[in-house]
Amino acid sequence: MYLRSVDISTEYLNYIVSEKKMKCDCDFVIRDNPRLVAHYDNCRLLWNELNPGKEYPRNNDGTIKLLNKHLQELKVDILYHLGLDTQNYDLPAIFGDVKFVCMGGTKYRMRDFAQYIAELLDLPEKNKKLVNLTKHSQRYAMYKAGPVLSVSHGIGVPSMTTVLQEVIKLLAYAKVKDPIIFRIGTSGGLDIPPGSVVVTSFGLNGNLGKTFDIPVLGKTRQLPSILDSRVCQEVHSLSVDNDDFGTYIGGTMGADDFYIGQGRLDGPFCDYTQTDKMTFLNTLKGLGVRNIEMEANAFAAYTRAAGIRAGIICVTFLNRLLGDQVTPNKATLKEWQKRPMIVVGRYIEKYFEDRKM
Ligand SMILES: O=P(O)(O)O[C@@H]1C[C@H](O)[C@@H](CO)O1
Ligand SMILES: O=c1cc[nH]c(=O)[nH]1
Repeated sequence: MYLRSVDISTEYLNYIVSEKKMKCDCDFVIRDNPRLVAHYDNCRLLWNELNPGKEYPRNNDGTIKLLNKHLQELKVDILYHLGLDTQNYDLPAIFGDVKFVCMGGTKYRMRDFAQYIAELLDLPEKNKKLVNLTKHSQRYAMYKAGPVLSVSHGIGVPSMTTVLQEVIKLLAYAKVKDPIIFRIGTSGGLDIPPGSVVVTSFGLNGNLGKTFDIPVLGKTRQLPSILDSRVCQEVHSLSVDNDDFGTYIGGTMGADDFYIGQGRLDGPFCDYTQTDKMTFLNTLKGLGVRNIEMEANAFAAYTRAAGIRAGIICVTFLNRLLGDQVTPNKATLKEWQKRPMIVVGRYIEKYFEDRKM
């Protein structure tokens, strides 16, 4: 009997595989960590199930296989928005040790996160001024703290997917093995206290579909917004009882707009009523959605298309059932933005601690 490793917890998987001597569907378990203590990758079986007939975008050593054959015709690949390329930079030497990529809207948050990780993991970077590695492009910011890359993606799907796709190519060119990508963001919550953290279990678009819909050559394609359920559960399991905030699992709607796209009443345009808004938000709630932001469905879809495990962890700035305006003061919002960093930091710290044992 083969186990569906994606559906069960790490602890249970460890127990079953080691004690019951069962075979696991996930070949990464064996290769990546013979002691079966830490984290595993998207399994080939699941990939084949979800993508019948589609090549698995991963090499046997865990490096990313870019399935776009046109790339092979390029002498040099210019990662324009990252300000990097495959000719002038030794990408494996600079980025080959990366294990985690964390992305979020603002440059300041992502610099703070890199600094936080440097201190948490006691890295040499903790005493250095972090350098923005994309400074030639002036679009985004990317900082490296040891095995963690911290990258800003701006607001909304087009901005996020542009840099995410270059990050995926960067990881492939740098020969990074089995990376995990997180988005650490902010959002509006649904019926949970402001300041709560939501670990996304699925992405939803503005039409309530679990897909990211993108027109390609004049026709809309629908990419499933699926995230790695193990990453989600493991991140959630690391929330601790004495945190002064709650951490919830739930769906996340990625809206294409902050105002009418999120059912707000306080934008410059609005032709619907408070009742219409509440009906919509309650429908979302009924579908298991816990929060609304502007990237989740596309982030889930593109990381999955690349065969990369990913998670989305956002703090909520308000309860959308009670209002639309973001009213907490700057200091509170800054403090709350640290919460996804703390939660993801625990995951990253545990990953490396498990490997020291
Ligand atoms: O990661 P951030 O804080 O940018 O995420 C949300 C979604 C949009 O990007 C933005 C809207 O205020 O915040
Ligand atoms: O309501 C909110 C708050 C932050 N970010 C969003 O996209 N929506």
